[in-house]
Amino acid sequence: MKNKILGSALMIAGTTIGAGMLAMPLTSAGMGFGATFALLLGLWLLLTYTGLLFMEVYQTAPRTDVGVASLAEQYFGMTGRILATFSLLVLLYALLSAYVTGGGSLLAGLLPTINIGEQDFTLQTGIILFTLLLGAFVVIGIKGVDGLTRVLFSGKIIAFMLVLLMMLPKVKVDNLLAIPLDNALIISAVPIFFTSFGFHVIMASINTYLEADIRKIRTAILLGTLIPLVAYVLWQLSTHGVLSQNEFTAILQADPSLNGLVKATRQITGSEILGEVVRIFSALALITSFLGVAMGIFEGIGDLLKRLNLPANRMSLAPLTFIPPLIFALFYPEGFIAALSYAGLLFAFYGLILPIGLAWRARRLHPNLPYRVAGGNLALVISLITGVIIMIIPFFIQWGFLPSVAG
Ligand SMILES: N[C@@H](Cc1ccccc1)C(=O)O
Repeated sequence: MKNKILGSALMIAGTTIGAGMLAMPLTSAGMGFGATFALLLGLWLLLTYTGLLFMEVYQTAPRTDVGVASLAEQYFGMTGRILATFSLLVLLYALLSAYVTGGGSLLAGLLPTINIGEQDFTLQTGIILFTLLLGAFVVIGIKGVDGLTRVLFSGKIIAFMLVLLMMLPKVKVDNLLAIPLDNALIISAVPIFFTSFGFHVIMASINTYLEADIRKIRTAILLGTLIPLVAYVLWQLSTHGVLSQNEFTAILQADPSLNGLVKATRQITGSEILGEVVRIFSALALITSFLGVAMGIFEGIGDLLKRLNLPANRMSLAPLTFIPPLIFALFYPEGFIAALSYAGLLFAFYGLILPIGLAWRARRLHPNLPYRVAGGNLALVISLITGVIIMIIPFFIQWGFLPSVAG
C-alpha cells in the first residue's frame, strides 16, 4: 500500500521535474537568489493547491477512472470537454516543442559544425536527430519507453547529485546576495517558473491508481511536489551561487540556450567536467520528460481519432505527434524559452483556471463533500487572478511593457 503512495509521489515528481527546471537559471539569471527563492515558494504553494482542487472535485466523479475532460463535461457540458481536451493537447505540443529545441541545442553542442552552402545547420541537425532517435522509442511502444525511462531516470538522479556535489562547494555568498538587475525581470520569469511546477496532466491517472482514496492522494501530491521544490531550491542555489550575475548574463546574451548554460558553467568555473555533467543532467531531464509527454500526445490523439472514427495506428499517429513540434523547432531553433512560455499560457488555463472553475461549481452543487481544500473563496479568487495575470505576462513582454528573459 505504502508503495503505491510513494510510486505516485515519484510519478508526480518525475512529471514536474523537466524542461522548466533547466530554463530556470536562464530566466532568473538577472533576478538574484532572494527573489528566485520567494517565487519558488509562492508558485509551489499555488500549484500544490490546484492539484488538491482537482482531487476535491474527483470526489464527485461517478467512477474512479474518469478523465479530466469528462469532469469538465460533467460541470460545464460539451464546451468544458472541448476546452479541456484542446488546452491539454496544445499544452503537450508546446512542451514537446520545448524539449525538442532544448535537446537539439544540447546535441548540436556536441556535433561538428554542419554547413549547407553559407548557412549553418548544426542546430537543425541536432533537433532532427534528437526527435528521430527518441521518437522511435515512443513509436515502438510503451515497453521500450518503460525500459529506457528506468535507466535514464536513475541516471538523471545520479547526474543531479553530481552537479550539486560539484557546484555547492563553489557557491559564493556574494553571488547569492546580488540584487536584481531589474525588478520587472521577476514578473517576466513567472510563466516559466510556474510551468516548472506543472504535473496536473497526470491527475486522472493518479486518482485511478490510488482508487480515489483522498488521504493517499493528498500525501502523494504533497510529497510529489515537495521533492521538486527542494530540488529546484538546491539547483537555483548552485547556479546563482556559482555563476556570477554579470558574467552569466553576458554569456547568455551571446548564446541564450541550454548550450549557453553549459558554456557559462564551464567558463566561469573553469571546469570542463562540470560543464559536461550539467550537459548530461540537462539531456537526461529533457529526454525523460520528452518520452512522457510524447506518449501523452500519442494516446490523446489516438483517442481523438478513434472518436472521430478515423484510423489510429502507429503510422498515422507518429507524424501527428512529432511533425508539429518539429516544424516549430526548425523555424524557431532558439525557441526553447518561447515554447515554454506558450506552454505556461495553456497551463495557466489547464492547471489553474480549470480546477478553480470545477471546484467552484462542485462546491455549489455538493456543499457537504467530505474533503475540501483549505482557503475558501478567497484562495479561489486569488488563484484565479494569478492565473489571468500569468496568461497576460507573455503578451506584455512581447509588447515591450516587461523586459524579456533570456532566450
Ligand atoms: N513541469 C514540467 C512541464 C509540465 C507542465 C504542465 C504539466 C505537465 C508538465 C517541466 O518542467 O518540464
